[in-house]
Amino acid sequence: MEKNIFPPHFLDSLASEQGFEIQTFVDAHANESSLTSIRLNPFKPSETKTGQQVPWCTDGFYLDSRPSFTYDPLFHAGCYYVQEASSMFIDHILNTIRPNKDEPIKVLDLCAAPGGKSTLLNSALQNSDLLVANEIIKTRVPILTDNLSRWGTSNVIVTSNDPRDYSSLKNFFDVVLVDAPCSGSGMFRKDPDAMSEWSEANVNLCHQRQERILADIYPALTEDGYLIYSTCSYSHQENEDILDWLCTTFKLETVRIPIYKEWGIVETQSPNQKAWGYRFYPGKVQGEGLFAACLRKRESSTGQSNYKNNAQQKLPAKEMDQVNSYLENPDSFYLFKVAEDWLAINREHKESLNLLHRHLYIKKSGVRIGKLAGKDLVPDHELALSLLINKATVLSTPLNKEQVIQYLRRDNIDIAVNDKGWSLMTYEGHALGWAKLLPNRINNYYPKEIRIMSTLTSYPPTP
Ligand SMILES: C[S@@+](CC[C@H](N)C(=O)[O-])C[C@H]1O[C@@H](n2cnc3c(N)ncnc32)[C@H](O)[C@@H]1O
Repeated sequence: MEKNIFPPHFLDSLASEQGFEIQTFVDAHANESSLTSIRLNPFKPSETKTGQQVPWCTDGFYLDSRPSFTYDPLFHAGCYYVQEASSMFIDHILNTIRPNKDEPIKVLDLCAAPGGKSTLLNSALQNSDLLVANEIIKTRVPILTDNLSRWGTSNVIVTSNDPRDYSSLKNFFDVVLVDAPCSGSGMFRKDPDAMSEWSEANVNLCHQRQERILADIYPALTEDGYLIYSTCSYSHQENEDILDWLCTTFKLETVRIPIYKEWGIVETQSPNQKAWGYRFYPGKVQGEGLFAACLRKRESSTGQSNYKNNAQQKLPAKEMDQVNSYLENPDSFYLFKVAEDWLAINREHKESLNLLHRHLYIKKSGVRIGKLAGKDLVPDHELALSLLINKATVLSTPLNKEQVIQYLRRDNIDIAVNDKGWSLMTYEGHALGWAKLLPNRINNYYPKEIRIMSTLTSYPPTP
């Protein structure tokens, strides 16, 4: 790649950025293809093949080649997420600010779709912690909810709101991640098309939008809570300048994150407030471009949200028994209904859910269990992928790889079964979804919207 392949003024605009070395940067874009990395789901241990570990993330691994994820059953079962390695640094920040997990926390991922960092945050949390993942753009919400459902946990709420809607939730979240919309230069190697959209004017527009988002969300952060800020851009206007603005506008103090020299990450300081930031340059790190920083709030925002509970929903006991029969540990869940659907969330989060419900548009809360059709509970796809299902009592049909592909394509499945009723379709012990076993056929209930569409001409597929 030649220098002039980059957008006009782009390289010049980076010349004075801390740690930027033009030749290393240009060579990395010319000679190295972007790396493939995955992050394993700690709640769904599997036989997924991995290569070298990503140094700043325990569950992160580079792959030696890019396999066909579409045809890997373990991908669909939520055993791992395909994520760019630099992004996984958020895991290291979270471990630094929360070395032990004594007190439950509430975490907000404000700009969350498609859910890479939400699943990463979720991995580091326990059931007693709450994760709220928000995505303002409605059309991007389904991919976010799908990815979080695949992760399997029941301590997650997804909302679709403008950040300003959160300003009424004063002092609510212990950690807020703002992975801000940005000019995207850090992704040039992965997505060369992003180059055509880059301009200095757009960098400035992004800067303004980033300030607006941060100002809107600040009141929702609790006193002594942590704000993690990240972009996939190299421009100081979107990074160190934002840190300076945050520290002068709000009562926020910088948090220094320990890093090892051999990781290749560049530690920077904002020009005025000397706030610490962490820059990832391809060529120096094994990953794409990223900026990340962490700040701590040292005041309480004025005004209190009303934390009182909503009136209790009256629930039909017979239906409740049906629902409970699918759960491994029914007592640890708060069950509720939204229209005809039954849902379950960890008991600890009942009040938070009710509060969020009054302020925000909720798109997913906990795990959708299913709905009653006559006496039969029609189990939901979310339940199949969840960790709360009672695998000892629910039927399970193991499939081989070829049958999995038939199942994921929503085709007929070539398999003889003796059992009758709802059954999980599994691969190496991991559930992929539901099918109904009938005396002479199997009804495939894999959701239409996410079925594999491409045609396989041979099996196994060529990557
Ligand atoms: C960098 S992406 C987030 C990537 C995500 N955190 C992940 O790791 O998968 C930024 C997100 O911010 C959303 N966004 C765009 N404009 C926004 C705004 N004004 N306020 C909040 N979020 C916005 C975008 O739709 C996008 O999903």
